[in-house]
Amino acid sequence: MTATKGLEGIVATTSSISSIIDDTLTYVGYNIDDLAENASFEEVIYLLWHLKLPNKKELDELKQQLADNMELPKEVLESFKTYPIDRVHPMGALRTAVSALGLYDEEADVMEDAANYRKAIRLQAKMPAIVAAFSRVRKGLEPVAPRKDLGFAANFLYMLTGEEPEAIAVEAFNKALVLHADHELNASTFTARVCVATLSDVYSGVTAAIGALKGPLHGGANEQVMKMLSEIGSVDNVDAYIHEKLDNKVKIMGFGHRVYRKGDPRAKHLKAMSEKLTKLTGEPEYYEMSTKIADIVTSEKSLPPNVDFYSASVYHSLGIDHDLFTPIFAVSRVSGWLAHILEQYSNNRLIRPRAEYTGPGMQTYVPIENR
Ligand SMILES: CC(=O)SCCNC(=O)CCNC(=O)[C@H](O)C(C)(C)COP(=O)(O)OP(=O)(O)OC[C@H]1O[C@@H](n2cnc3c(N)ncnc32)[C@H](O)[C@@H]1OP(=O)(O)O
Ligand SMILES: O=C([O-])CC(=O)C(=O)O
Repeated sequence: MTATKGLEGIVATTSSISSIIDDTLTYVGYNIDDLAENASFEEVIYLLWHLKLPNKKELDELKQQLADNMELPKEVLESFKTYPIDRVHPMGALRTAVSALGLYDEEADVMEDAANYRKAIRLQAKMPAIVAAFSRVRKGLEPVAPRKDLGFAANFLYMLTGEEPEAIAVEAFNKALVLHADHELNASTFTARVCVATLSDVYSGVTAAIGALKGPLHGGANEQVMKMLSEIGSVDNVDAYIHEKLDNKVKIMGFGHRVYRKGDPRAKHLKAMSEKLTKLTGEPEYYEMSTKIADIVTSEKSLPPNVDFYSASVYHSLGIDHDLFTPIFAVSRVSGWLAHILEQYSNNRLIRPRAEYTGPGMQTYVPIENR
């Protein structure tokens, strides 16, 4: 038995949801470029969960179900006030609140297909409400109730700020949601599948996935990219900052990928949005710094930017607090987690690989007084 570190190149399951072949990403066979330009996030949710694009009636029904399920149980809202709010990271709050949601869902442990689908709707609808409400409560503001007449992207921005967002912000945020929705067997999706393959419940699967997404080698990288841009401060400082990191073998957040070799196809869409939005907000230096960093890291390390790199300046331009970047990733990616959870249940087998043992050989127990 020989281990492959990080399971690189190991094919661990079959899936009909998304694929990465020759650096091309598709959701159910639709190229991500096509979806990013044309689809609403709600259409993508439907696509991932039903493996087909919805017709108008099916889409309207899904939108209605999401709008009807956004409100949070008052116990979950109240519990935010009991968190150590001045130091808790919103990803920790999200993980805890999603776990708590399961306590207030009477169907949490009902394992029938229809009940699992209803839980998927509830979780998809409530995740943005958690992120927005927590963000407000920690600032001493009242949560804003969702509006049934707004779409998913607009509703999130509305719940966050209490103001109806501008069309350009809704368009950009919708595109970011589409781009982050699913990504084959990434670490958090794999985590969700491992969890529910024990026939554990949907809430446990999503809670586990949030924990995996939080790390800076995965979804947590987008917040770290923003931290780096803030530290660098101006285009003139990029060269010295990045070379100092590379010389000291410190990883540059937002670069590299386990699967893509030529580059992450999502990055170009986020790059274009970053250019447009940073200009509009009068902060073009965030885009200029980003492109200069990308030039250096790509030419010197052959590492192209991944999805987390330009999303940082995009979210910053939308006025979103930097520690909400990864929770926002989760608000989108939960659509993919839920698709994979439902797919896992539909054709389940316990996921239990082996470990190559590298510890000592057979030993004889020594009584404590003789050690
Ligand atoms: C949504 C997402 O999850 S996208 C990924 C988000 N994560 C990041 O942006 C964090 C920065 N990137 C990384 O840490 C990595 O590229 C990962 C985790 C994404 C992929 O990692 P792996 O496939 O395991 O590659 P690994 O970490 O082994 O790196 C291979 C080599 O490239 C180097 N490398 C990889 N990424 C980077 C980077 N961002 N900056 C500098 N060097 C890097 C490593 O130091 C290593 O060099 P070595 O062989 O000289 O030791
Ligand atoms: O697939 C991966 O390893 C990470 C990634 O890009 C994602 O989850 O979007």
